[in-house]
Amino acid sequence: MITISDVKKVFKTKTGSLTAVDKVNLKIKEGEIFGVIGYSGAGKSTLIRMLNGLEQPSEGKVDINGKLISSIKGGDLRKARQKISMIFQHFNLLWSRTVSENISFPLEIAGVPKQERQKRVNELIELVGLEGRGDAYPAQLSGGQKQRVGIARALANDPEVLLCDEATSALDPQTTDSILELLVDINKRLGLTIVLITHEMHVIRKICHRVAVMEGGKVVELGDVLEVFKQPKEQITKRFVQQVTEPEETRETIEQLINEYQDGRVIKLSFVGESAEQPVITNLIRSFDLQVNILQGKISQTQNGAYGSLFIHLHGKQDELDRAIDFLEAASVGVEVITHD
Ligand SMILES: Nc1ncnc2c1ncn2[C@@H]1O[C@H](COP(=O)(O)OP(=O)(O)OP(=O)(O)O)[C@@H](O)[C@H]1O
Repeated sequence: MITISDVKKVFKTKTGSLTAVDKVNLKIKEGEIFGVIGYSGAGKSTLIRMLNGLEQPSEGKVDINGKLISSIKGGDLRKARQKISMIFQHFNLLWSRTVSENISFPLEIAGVPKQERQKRVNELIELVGLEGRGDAYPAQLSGGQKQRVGIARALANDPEVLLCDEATSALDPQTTDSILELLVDINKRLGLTIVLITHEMHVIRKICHRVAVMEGGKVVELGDVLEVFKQPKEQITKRFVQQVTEPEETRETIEQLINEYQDGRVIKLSFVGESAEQPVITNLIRSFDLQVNILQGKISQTQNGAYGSLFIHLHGKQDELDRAIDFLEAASVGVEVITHD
């Protein structure tokens, strides 16, 4: 669907040249929600802008559905862009136009007759959950509603690809979740390929199937979201994964647990995919003569399955403890002994 081959982007600056994107190769599949994560300056915006021809690569090729976006120009590029839509962090709405008029705008540009436009606008308003707000102006809407207008407008011309540039970064956590759910819904209903860039691992966890991690213009890690959560390889990826799996307070809690539970063992269990859905704790309690205390836990869903961590305290005889740990390891659960008496 999307093939990015050896793409490099060099900007000329006053102080010399700056490589914003450095030899990136990616293949994005049809119907996939693909996330690109990186800190500020990693090259994410530049990369996504090359997917809709807003920026031309200095080297390499971008192919979307057989069209070489990296080299077409003028009318051909404008036509191709109708099939590659984008939503933005700050919505980029036309403030003097109503919701309906904003959504209608790309249809007007594409020359769609008025009656057809009206019908399509009504469908889109319903699709994004903005019924009854068609005559409102953007200034009268909440952030989440503004982004819903952005999404409806982006979908007006039945695109093949939706690019999302930090689409939820200006929204509060609850609104972020509702917009992310809308994107998943659209992806499923319309089979739309979605490419998003973000600096928040929460966004990747919640909706992406695969993720590329960018640093210094390069893709340093790439994989299925669940795999990356299970086994992040690069230091930067580990930091992103910790954003969602190990909040600040967890570290403090662990330190407290180590002080509190001097006897027995405190164990961190990591569950990924199928193991997160097995009754591991029930089996542990039934099979061993141990006291099992659940201390703290968090299980989260990704698009490809569940993952999470659970801290437990086991108390009992040494050999029973050893056998229990062997049992947990055999149950394909990640086991880390935090304290040992
Ligand atoms: N038009 C430009 N001219 C010169 N340098 C640029 C230009 N656009 C981006 N850069 C530089 O390229 C590098 C990558 O920027 P880019 O905006 O792609 O990163 P990013 O990961 O999207 O970060 P952010 O989230 O802060 O936008 C940065 O060092 C940036 O200053």
